[in-house]
Amino acid sequence: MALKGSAVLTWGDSCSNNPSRLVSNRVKNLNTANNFVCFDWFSGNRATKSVEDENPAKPTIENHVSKGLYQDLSLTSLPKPLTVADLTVTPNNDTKVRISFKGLPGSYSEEAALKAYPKCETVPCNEFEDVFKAVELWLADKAVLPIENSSSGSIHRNYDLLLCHRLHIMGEVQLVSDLCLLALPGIRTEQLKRVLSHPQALASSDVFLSKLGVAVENVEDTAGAAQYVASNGLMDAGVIASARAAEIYGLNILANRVQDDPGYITRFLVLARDPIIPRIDVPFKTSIVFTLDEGPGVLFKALAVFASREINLTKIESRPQRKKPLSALDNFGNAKYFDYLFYIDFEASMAEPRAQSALGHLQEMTPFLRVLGCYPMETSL
Ligand SMILES: O=C(O)C(=O)C[C@]1(C(=O)O)C=C[C@@H](O)C=C1
Repeated sequence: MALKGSAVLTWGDSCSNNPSRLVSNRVKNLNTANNFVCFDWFSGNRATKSVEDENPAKPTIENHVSKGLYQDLSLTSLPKPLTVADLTVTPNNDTKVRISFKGLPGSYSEEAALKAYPKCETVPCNEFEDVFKAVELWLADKAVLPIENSSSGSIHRNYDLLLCHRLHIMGEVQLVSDLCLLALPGIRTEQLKRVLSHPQALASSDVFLSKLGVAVENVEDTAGAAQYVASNGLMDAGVIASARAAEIYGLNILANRVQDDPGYITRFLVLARDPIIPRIDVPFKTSIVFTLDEGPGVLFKALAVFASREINLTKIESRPQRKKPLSALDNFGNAKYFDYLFYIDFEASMAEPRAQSALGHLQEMTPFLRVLGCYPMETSL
């Protein structure tokens, strides 16, 4: 099923970021010898079973032939053997995939999906939770999710959701969001009394909006603000949104590139049900999440596993463990410490021995470790 236009997917929201809820989601059918170490980590589960245990009925050529799959085939129509390149779907691949995103058509998240997959069919969703569920329920093939931006940093809600869902990061997209001031046709800037948009877009054009001297109103997404102003014929209201939103909702662009920082960038993750096979022929990044026991220098020691192998970290984020917020009670039952989850992105592929040994070393000191994804780095804007 695919949703078009302003139909938006929605489900009830329920989630906790407790790692103990995670169920093993070991990758199946990727049983080549050099993949194992890393793929066991995708589950975040310490108990390890062999891949063969999970794959009792492996497809074999004999099975296919006995089912007649290879009968009556001329040489030219024989299927080509799969290669790593076939299994690794990278952004910029033009296949018609369905991509879920939060917001209405014309939002920056949709623009990010179209940047990664120019011919994709986009699936608008109401909430971030729905963006994940659309992929989990096979309504979409992949999801695009904003994770951080250059003006206010991490989008914390999405870090939490990455952990309580079991999708894998398979790519990243960096988008320079050019923010525009839009209004109904015929309306001039001086007539505006208020401007509606996503809180992040409003915050990122603070200098411009302060000069205008208008009130600001938060809306769920930039394109939603454009649709609201257009469909209600609001003559006193402007919108901060994309040029594409202006076109879709019939608004005029009163000012272009109104963001305070001309190089304002949002980084999005591309998520899928299965991980991609890590490679070494292009630069790869790996994202992980782990917990640490309490003690002096534990984070220092955890980070040293990367430093000692010359692995560059590009991001570190900590989030409270909501289901287990406090640890180390003293004799009077007073909690002494907050418990945290640490999210790290590092510049190495899980196909590299140095990344595998770093994670092996880290695993020795962590009660919980999960690989969220290993994916090609976006190297251009
Ligand atoms: O509202 C949108 O258009 C979005 O795609 C969301 C979002 C965000 O979550 O930060 C993405 C980029 C823009 O800078 C503003 C908002």
